[in-house]
Order: sequence, then C-alpha cells, then structure tokens
Amino acid sequence: MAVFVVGAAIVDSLTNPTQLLAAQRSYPDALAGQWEFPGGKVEPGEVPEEALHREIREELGAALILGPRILAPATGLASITTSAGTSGDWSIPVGRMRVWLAEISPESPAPSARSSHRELRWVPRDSIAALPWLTGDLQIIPKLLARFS
Ligand SMILES: Nc1nc2c([nH]c(=O)n2[C@H]2C[C@H](O)[C@@H](COP(=O)(O)OP(=O)(O)OP(=O)(O)O)O2)c(=O)[nH]1
Repeated sequence: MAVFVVGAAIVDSLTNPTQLLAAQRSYPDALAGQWEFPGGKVEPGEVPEEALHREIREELGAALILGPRILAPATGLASITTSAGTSGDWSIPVGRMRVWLAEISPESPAPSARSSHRELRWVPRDSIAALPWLTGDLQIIPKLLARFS
C-alpha cells in the first residue's frame, strides 16, 4: 500500500540557512546507513504538519518551527491525474513524501539521535549532496540547495 510520509529539512536558520541536519537511518537493514530527512509516516486521521511535529519529537526529542515546503515540480501528467491536495509531494519508492524546510525551536532541547538514527549531523551546504541519501531523496537535494544562501 502506498504510504504518505512527511519529512523535515532542518536548517540552522530559516532566514539564512547554511547547514542542514541530516539523519542516518539505523533500520531496516536495506536502508540502514543511508541518510534522510527525519520524519515518518502520517497516521490515519492525522494532519500532515502534526505528524511531522510528532515524528520529530519522537525521533529527535526536539520541537520544530516549520518554514515553507520544498515542492516537487508539477508534471503535466501529475496535474491531470493527481488527486487534490497532493500537489508538490515527492514520489518516493514507498509512496509520496511532503517536505518542509524547518528550524529547531528556540525553546527546544537540542536534537539527538535515538533508535531511528545512527547519527545526526549538521552538514554545510557544499557537503550535503555527497552523502549517501535514500534513493527517493536524491531528486529533492537540488531543490533544497537552491534555498541556501
Ligand atoms: N523519514 C523518511 N523516510 C523516507 C525518506 N525518504 C524516503 O524514501 N523515505 C521512506 C523510507 C521508509 O520506507 C518510509 C518512512 O518510513 P519511516 O520508518 O521513516 O516511518 P515511521 O517512523 O513512521 O515508521 P515506523 O518505523 O514507526 O514503522 O519512507 C526521508 O527522507 N525521510
């Protein structure tokens, strides 16, 4: 079944981003060691933004301020066939993913890796593309880098 995933591209500053908080997955074996935007699956009945806040609280122990979404480009076909409300979502192997630019809330504890991640790493702009990202995330990196100063 296609799943709906939400992810946070957490930067050091929404107004002047210079670094991204990348997360290295710890499971399952097929994905372990690859890097991703922290987040996870939207549960039934959940608003996507609430799902993202929940996932970041659970996975990183942190609170976010959400910025603008990083939008997938519209294709001619998608604009005809995609049902309402999915515009801008990225197609990933397991379904679709909605991605927001975000920063850590000033009142939040510092994010830390828990069971979902082997490592969290603040990565400067020019080193982001070199990480071994999940396949579905590779298409998102150029759009993300365009947001950096
Ligand atoms: N979190 C996250 N998942 C991604 C990204 N890119 C991508 O293809 N995925 C895929 C990997 C997984 O198959 C799926 C998300 O599953 P997940 O394991 O992170 O979600 P979850 O925390 O809700 O799941 P669970 O471990 O509680 O079962 O989406 C990404 O950047 N971040």
